[in-house]
Amino acid sequence: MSVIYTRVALIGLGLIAGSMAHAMRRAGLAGEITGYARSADTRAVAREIGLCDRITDTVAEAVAGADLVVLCVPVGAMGAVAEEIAPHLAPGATVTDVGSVKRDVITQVGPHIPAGVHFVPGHPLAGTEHSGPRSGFAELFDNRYVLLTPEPGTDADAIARLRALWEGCGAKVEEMDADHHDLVLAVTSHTPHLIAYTMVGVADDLRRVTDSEVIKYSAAGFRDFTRIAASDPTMWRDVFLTNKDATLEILGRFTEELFALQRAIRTGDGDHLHAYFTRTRAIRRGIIEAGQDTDAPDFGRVQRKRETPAT
Ligand SMILES: NC(=O)C1=CN([C@@H]2O[C@H](COP(=O)(O)OP(=O)(O)OC[C@H]3O[C@@H](n4cnc5c(N)ncnc54)[C@H](O)[C@@H]3O)[C@@H](O)[C@H]2O)C=CC1
Ligand SMILES: O=C(O)C(=O)Cc1ccc(O)cc1
Repeated sequence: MSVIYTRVALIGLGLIAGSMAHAMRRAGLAGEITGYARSADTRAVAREIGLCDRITDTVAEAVAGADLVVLCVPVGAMGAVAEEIAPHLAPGATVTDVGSVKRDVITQVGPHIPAGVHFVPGHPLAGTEHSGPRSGFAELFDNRYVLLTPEPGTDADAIARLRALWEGCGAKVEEMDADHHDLVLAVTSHTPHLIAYTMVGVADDLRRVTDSEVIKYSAAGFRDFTRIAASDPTMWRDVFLTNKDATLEILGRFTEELFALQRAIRTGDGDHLHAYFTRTRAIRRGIIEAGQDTDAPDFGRVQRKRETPAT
């Protein structure tokens, strides 16, 4: 594959930036990759493992001359980082991000983008519970979706170029309206994460009663919850604070259904339970039969062994 951007600047050097660096190198998509992280420790690790061609001590040096700048920080930090880089952006450059929430990022970042610079928000639907500069790997985006959520009127060439970069990283790219993205992700990712956090919290309370049995005898479902609940607390705090409306909407529906199931159990309404579980089973089977589960996340297969605390 050929070079798509002469210089790509990665801001925030964690799982996603690291994986992008590896994937871009695998396919030779960037002439040079520069990187900046706020913490000196993270920059030191990134230098030690050769994550980028150049790790800079200031954000200004990282973005100078870059034709693509990728914001890879927690969603709540996007606006402040955009403000910091704005004076140093090259004319004609594209700024993108990888945040898990899109409308809030557009609201935070958009006003800081200078005239002549393109802003194309993005979100790779791929990740793990690991974080930090050592956690990235080249295969993370293989056969996974990346959703781009540009506002109407965004430069078509800038979008096409970013699309080509993600495809070169192994991903399938689709465009979507930012609000729709946030609602879809509230259903498929954000609320499920909250449920996992809650379930692990409940089990932790119970553990005080049953000693270590909860963990010792946990079957696959609960183990998956514990993996998800090990995800970065800063990242997920920001997701819920910035995708508030959509998450509350889905949580409201979730609790209504949960109460209905609770009532069915209490009243011994087996027909309700059976009908409900029959419906959900048909949904899963429909997904498999439609061949839509080929990229189902199986993070266990590709999990990284090295883990560093988020910085
Ligand atoms: N972890 C995952 O599974 C996925 C994460 N994302 C999104 O990607 C973004 C980055 O996530 P990860 O790479 O997982 O995080 P990470 O925790 O591995 O890395 C985040 C990086 O941002 C830096 N950082 C944190 N706060 C900062 C601030 N205020 N200013 C400047 N730098 C700051 C950290 O030092 C670190 O280098 C987030 O917006 C997240 O929502 C998207 C898809 C999947
Ligand atoms: O680890 C998991 O189960 C994930 O769900 C990964 C993930 C986390 C956040 C995203 O915005 C996208 C993907």
